[in-house]
Amino acid sequence: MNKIEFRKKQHQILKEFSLTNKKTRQDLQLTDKFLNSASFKNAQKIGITISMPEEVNTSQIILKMQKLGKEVYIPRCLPKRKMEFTRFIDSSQLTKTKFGTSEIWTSDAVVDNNLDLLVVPLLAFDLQTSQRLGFGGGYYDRFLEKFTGNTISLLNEKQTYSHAQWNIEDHDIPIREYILAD
Ligand SMILES: Nc1nc2c(c(=O)[nH]1)N(C=O)[C@@H](CNc1ccc(C(=O)N[C@@H](CCC(=O)O)C(=O)O)cc1)CN2
Ligand SMILES: Nc1ncnc2c1ncn2[C@@H]1O[C@H](COP(=O)(O)OP(=O)(O)OP(=O)(O)O)[C@@H](O)[C@H]1O
Repeated sequence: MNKIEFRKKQHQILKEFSLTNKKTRQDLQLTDKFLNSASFKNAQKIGITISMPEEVNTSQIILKMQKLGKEVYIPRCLPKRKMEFTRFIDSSQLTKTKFGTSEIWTSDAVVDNNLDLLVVPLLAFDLQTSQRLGFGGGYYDRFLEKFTGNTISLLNEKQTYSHAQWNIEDHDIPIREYILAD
């Protein structure tokens, strides 16, 4: 299947899954596993997204990271499908984009792309190649071209595929680590 077709189908699957208790259980489990991972413990500056309902819920992860004294950064989209990371302190900084994501555009926003670890969002993930399918902006593919830190994705059961059912392209960059929900 081509990416656009598969993305549409997958989006619907995740929307339905987001209404289930199983999704909530897996969010909690992924939160727990991530916070206990060596990759998290070894990182000080961490990039992560403010999740949308159909994505793995990142709210507890973010709160816990801050309690543990880690620096949290979230992405904001720039022209030409570029993306940069801004320091996240609390939700009063956030503005909603037309796409439904939350970004920081306050005048005192601190930009830093030199992060130790990126938690990379996705619609679907192929376990065989560690390739991800994103929302289709190509923002992470472009960012990861130059990124030298570690990358990790958190996967619930609906996002996990043993073989990619979409076509992988030359610009797609594999994610270094992943965490699975049981
Ligand atoms: N929670 C979360 N935040 C995230 C991402 C994500 O996957 N999840 N992103 C992961 O990449 C970036 C945003 N990704 C985007 C991907 C596609 C489009 C997009 O297709 N925009 C259309 C307009 C959409 C509309 O008007 O409704 C466009 O630009 O044509 C926008 C943002 C950064 N923030
Ligand atoms: N490194 C790149 N250089 C130039 N164009 C790119 C690059 N990466 C992706 N693109 C283009 O951006 C568009 C979206 O790419 P793709 O479908 O791979 O997005 P995605 O990985 O699902 O989204 P995202 O990374 O934002 O979550 C495509 O038209 C693709 O050709």
